Amino acid sequence: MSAAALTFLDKLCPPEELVQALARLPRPLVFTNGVFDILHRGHVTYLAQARGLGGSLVLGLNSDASARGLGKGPDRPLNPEADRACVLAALESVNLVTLFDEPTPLGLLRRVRPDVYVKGGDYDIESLAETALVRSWGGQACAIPFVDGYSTTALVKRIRG
Ligand SMILES: Nc1ncnc2c1ncn2[C@@H]1O[C@H](COP(=O)(O)OP(=O)(O)OP(=O)(O)O)[C@@H](O)[C@H]1O
Ligand SMILES: O=P(O)(O)O[C@@H]1O[C@H]([C@H](O)CO)[C@@H](O)[C@H](O)[C@@H]1O
Repeated sequence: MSAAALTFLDKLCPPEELVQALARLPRPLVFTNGVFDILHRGHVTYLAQARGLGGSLVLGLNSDASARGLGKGPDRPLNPEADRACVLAALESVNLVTLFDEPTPLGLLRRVRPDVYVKGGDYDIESLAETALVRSWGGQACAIPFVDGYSTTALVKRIRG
């Protein structure tokens, strides 16, 4: 396989390269975060719409340790962080993927300082600490409509019968 076919790997951003990588991205900068354990139609619809709200989309991905603390189940995440990051980086809608290791993305959000913070309609955007934070520097928070019938947990349940 030619190296050109693997350019999506360039979207994986280690924390120490974040500042330089962000400076190269077209504004407005949109940011979202999540686990994205098994990618489904709800996710890709959501990410495409998020990308449409600005010039580039930065995705903060929960590390495996961080995801394990979210109570999604004892064997979650099923896909390890490196694999989840690669699948997301291969999407046209996503410009940059960076991991965070804390229970919430607030620390990462402070470093990125996006123009727009996005979360899916399964969250009450007004009550999120992320919303208050992004508004503190004049950014906006935006909820993307939930696509009914798509969730990783439901998919795992169906597969396991
Ligand atoms: N069906 C959906 N429609 C729109 N957005 C979604 C949908 N499912 C998840 N999202 C959004 O995608 C992001 C990642 O969500 P998450 O990884 O929790 O997906 P999930 O399918 O709900 O997983 P799980 O069932 O493991 O909680 C979140 O910001 C969430 O709001
Ligand atoms: O994939 P999820 O479970 O939607 O992602 C979580 O979102 C939380 C959200 O930002 C609420 O504040 C976040 O705190 C958590 O770390 C996951 O990213």
